[in-house]
Amino acid sequence: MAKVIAIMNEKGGVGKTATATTLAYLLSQRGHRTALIDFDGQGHSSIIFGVKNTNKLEITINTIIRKLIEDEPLPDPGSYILKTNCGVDVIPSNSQLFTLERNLCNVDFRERVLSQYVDTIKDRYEYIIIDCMPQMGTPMINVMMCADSIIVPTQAELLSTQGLAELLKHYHVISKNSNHRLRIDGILITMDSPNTILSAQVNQMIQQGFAGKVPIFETRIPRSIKVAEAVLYHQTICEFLPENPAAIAYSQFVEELLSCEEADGKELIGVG
Ligand SMILES: Nc1ncnc2c1ncn2[C@@H]1O[C@H](COP(=O)(O)OP(=O)(O)OP(=O)(O)O)[C@@H](O)[C@H]1O
Repeated sequence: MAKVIAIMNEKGGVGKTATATTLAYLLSQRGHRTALIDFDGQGHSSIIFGVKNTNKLEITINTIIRKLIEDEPLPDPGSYILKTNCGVDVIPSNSQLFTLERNLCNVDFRERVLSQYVDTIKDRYEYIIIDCMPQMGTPMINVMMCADSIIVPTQAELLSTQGLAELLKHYHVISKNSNHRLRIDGILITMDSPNTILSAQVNQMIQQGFAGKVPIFETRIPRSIKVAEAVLYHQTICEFLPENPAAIAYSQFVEELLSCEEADGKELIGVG
C-alpha cells in the first residue's frame, strides 16, 4: 500500500511543483514504485514529466473525478497514466481542473472523491506524491482526507510563511476528526539564499512560530536558476544537473525524509 504524500502550501510559487516532481523522481531512482498526481490546473508537474500541451490530454485527474462524481466507470489506468522514462507514473492535469471547486459543490461526501480514486491505485505503488494547487478549499480538503502526510515547501521570504497558519488550522481539524493517519512530515525551506540577512530572519521566524509544533526539515533547498532552466528540458533538477547545489540539497532532503520515516516505523514497532 502506497504512502500518500501531499506537497501543499496555499501560497503560490513557493516550490511545490519543484519539490513534488524532484521527490517523485528521486524515490523512483531509489527503486520505489512511485506515482505523481498532478492536482494543479496549471499542469506544471505534467509538463516537467514530458507533456508538451496539457490541453490536448484526453484523460486527466479532472476527468477521473468527474466520472466518480457522476458514478460512471473509471477508464483503464493504462489509458491515461503517463509512463515516464525516469520511472515515475504521472496522473496528469490541465486547466479543466480549475472547475473542480465548482463541480464538487453539490456533491454528497464531496471531501472524499479524491480518496475514492486514490484507493483504486494505492496497491500499485509504494509512494503517491500529490502536487497541490495553491489555494485551500474543497479540493485541498480532498487531498488532506486521502494523504498520509504533508510536506509544506516554504520560500525563504516573509509572505510565504503567512499561509502556514491557515494550512495548520485545516490540518488540525482534519487529522483530529476525519483522517487520523494524517501527519505533517515537515516544513521544507526552498529557494534559500544562504548567508543573507533575509534568509536568517525568515529562518528565525519559522523556528519561533513553528518549532515544537511542526517538524522543520534541516535541509534547505538553495535558490538556483538551473531549477527553472531544467523545466525547459522537461526534467527535474536532479536529472538535469545532479551536481547542482539545489539537486544535492533535494537528495539530502529525501535522505532526511526517509530516515524520519524509518525512525517513526521503529517507534511504532516499539509502541506495539
Ligand atoms: N530552488 C529553486 N531555485 C530557483 N528557482 C526555483 C527553485 N524552486 C523552484 N523554482 C522556480 O520558481 C518558480 C515557482 O516554483 P514552483 O512552480 O515549484 O512553485 P509552486 O509552489 O508549485 O507554484 P504554484 O503555486 O504556481 O503551483 C518556478 O519557475 C520554478 O522553476
